[in-house]
Amino acid sequence: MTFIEALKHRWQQANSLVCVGLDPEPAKFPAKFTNDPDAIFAFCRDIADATAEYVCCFKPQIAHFAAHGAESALERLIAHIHATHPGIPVILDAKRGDIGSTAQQYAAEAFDRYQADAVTANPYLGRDSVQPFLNRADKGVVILCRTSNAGAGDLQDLSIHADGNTRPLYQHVAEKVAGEWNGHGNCALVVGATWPAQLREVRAIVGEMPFLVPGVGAQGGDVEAVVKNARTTDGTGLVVSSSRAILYASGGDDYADAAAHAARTLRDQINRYR
Ligand SMILES: O=c1ccn([C@@H]2O[C@H](COP(=O)(O)O)[C@@H](O)[C@H]2O)c(=O)[nH]1
Repeated sequence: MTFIEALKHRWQQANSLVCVGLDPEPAKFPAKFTNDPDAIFAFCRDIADATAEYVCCFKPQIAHFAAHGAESALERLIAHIHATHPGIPVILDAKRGDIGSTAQQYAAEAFDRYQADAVTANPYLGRDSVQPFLNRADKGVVILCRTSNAGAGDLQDLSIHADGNTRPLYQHVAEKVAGEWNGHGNCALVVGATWPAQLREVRAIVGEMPFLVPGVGAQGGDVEAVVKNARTTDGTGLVVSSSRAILYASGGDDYADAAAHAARTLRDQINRYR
C-alpha cells in the first residue's frame, strides 16, 4: 500500500484526522524518566501506544531526536509503531531538500534508514532537489507550502510572476506540486493551521491533495476554521498535527492518559466540523 492509500484507509478506519507530533523535550518529561538513559524512546513509545487509537498518523520531528544524539531512539520508535500499530503511517518531519546527490542521501535516510512512510521536504531549491523523494512512488512527499510560523509570509507571500500569473509564491508552489511534481500521486502539502484564509486558497488550487496542518494546540490555530476551510469534499484531506499540547498535557505520572485524552478531544473537535 502507498502512503496516500494508507492515509486514506486510516482516515476511514480510525475516523480521525489527528496526527500526534512526536517532539521529545527531555526537560519536560515526567520525573520518572530523570535517570533513564533511554528516556526519549520510552516516553515517545508510551505516548504512541496511548494515542494510537485516536490518530491517522504519527509525525516525529527529527531535530528533537538528533539534538540529543537519539537517532537510534528514532529508528526504534518508528520500528515500534510499525510493529505495534500496523497501518498507521509515520511522517518524518525533516524538511529536507538539497542538490540531487545529497537529496538522494536524504531520501535513503528517511525511507531506508528510518523506514518512514512519508517525509517533509522544502521546495526552495527547486524540483531536482525533491526529485529523489518524488521517485519513491510508494512513499509520501509532504512539501512546505504556507508554514504555520509568524514569519511564513516573509518569503512565501512574495508576489511572483510565473506561468502567466502574478500571485504569492506559496500559491505557485501549490500549483507546481499539484501538477508537474505529482506524477506518482504521492505529494501532499504543509499548510499551517494558523492561516485559515491561505488554507482555503490552497485547497481551491490543489483539489483533493492531502494537507499536513501543524499549528493547532500550542500555536493557537483554530480547529473549526481549519476544518471548514481546508477539508475535502468527503470531509477528509487533512492531517491535523499537534505535538506539545498532547505530549505534555500532563507533567505527572498520568502523562500517557492525559495525552490520550488530549488526542481524543482533538479528534472529536475536528469531527464536529467535518
Ligand atoms: O509549518 C510548520 C511545519 C512544521 N511544523 C512542525 O510541527 C510541529 C508543531 O508542534 P506544536 O507543538 O504542535 O506546535 C513541530 O514539530 C514543528 O517543527 C510547524 O509547526 N509548522
